Amino acid sequence: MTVIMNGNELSKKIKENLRLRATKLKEQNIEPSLVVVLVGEDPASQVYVRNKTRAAEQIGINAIDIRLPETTTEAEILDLIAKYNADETVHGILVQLPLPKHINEDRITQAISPLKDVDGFHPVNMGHLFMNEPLALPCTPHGIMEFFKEYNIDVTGKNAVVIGRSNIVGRPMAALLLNANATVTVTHSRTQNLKEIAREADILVVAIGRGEFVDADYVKEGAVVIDVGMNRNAAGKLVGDVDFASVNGKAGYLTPVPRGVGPMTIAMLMQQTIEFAERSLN
Ligand SMILES: Nc1nc(=O)c2c([nH]1)NC[C@@H]1CN(c3ccc(C(=O)N[C@@H](CCC(=O)O)C(=O)O)cc3)C=[N+]21
Repeated sequence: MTVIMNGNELSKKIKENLRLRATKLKEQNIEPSLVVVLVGEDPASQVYVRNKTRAAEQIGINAIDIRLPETTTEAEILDLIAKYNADETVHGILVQLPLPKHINEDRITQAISPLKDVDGFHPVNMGHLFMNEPLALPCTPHGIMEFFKEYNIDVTGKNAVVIGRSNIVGRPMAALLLNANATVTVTHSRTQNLKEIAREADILVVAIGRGEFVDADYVKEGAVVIDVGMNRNAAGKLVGDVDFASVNGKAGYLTPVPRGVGPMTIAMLMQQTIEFAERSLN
């Protein structure tokens, strides 16, 4: 029997709690505010950004939604970031990735003040995370740790295997699991014997960006399988990196796509915004 982890339900519960915290902040004359910058017309990015501004509205976070044309220059974005870094009424700044090719993503990420970096992507925040003294946590890995908490999954001493080594998911996920005392293996496109390594995992986090890549052959009976993928299959249907039908029944726990990790990412983004706003009180 596989427990399907419900990201819609858990994210809703978290957002209800955040709404109370937002109300308390407003009683103290702080309106939690998040700037979301979207450059270009990528349809998937538009959906994600809309989900973020909608969640902010539900909670009572002021979302400042900035849409810029594909032709926007790097200097224009850097100017905008500098403006909001200096604006005390703004607690969080997020620039949606990926950015158009003529813009250097690293320069943009590093321009955002680490104290307003709700994504946790700034090298200073990555460093704090790596040293187990985090200031801001990357939202997707953080949301996955919240799943473990909710379903009483103790990762201490467990074999955790992360498939994928991106800066936004794989690497910070490995750091969080290590900080929680798991034994962590990071695998990637050059890994030999991936299937054999994955089958040893008690906790398997899949973030490779290849639709329905991981089937039951990669999964140990009873393992916890977390699917970070967001892909469209040939029929245009949204699918994860895990072949859900194949793994369902073999895994002990499994996240679906949609309604798994995606909504948790957004909930953690909102939580980080509230936390930065609360910090502004001190
Ligand atoms: N600076 C930055 N921060 C991010 O956090 C960030 C980013 N850039 N770039 C892209 C990725 C991806 N991401 C998602 C967020 C929500 C869903 C989400 O809401 N998914 C829904 C379904 C959405 C749909 O229907 O397409 C679900 O899984 O149920 C998905 C993906 C945030 N990212």
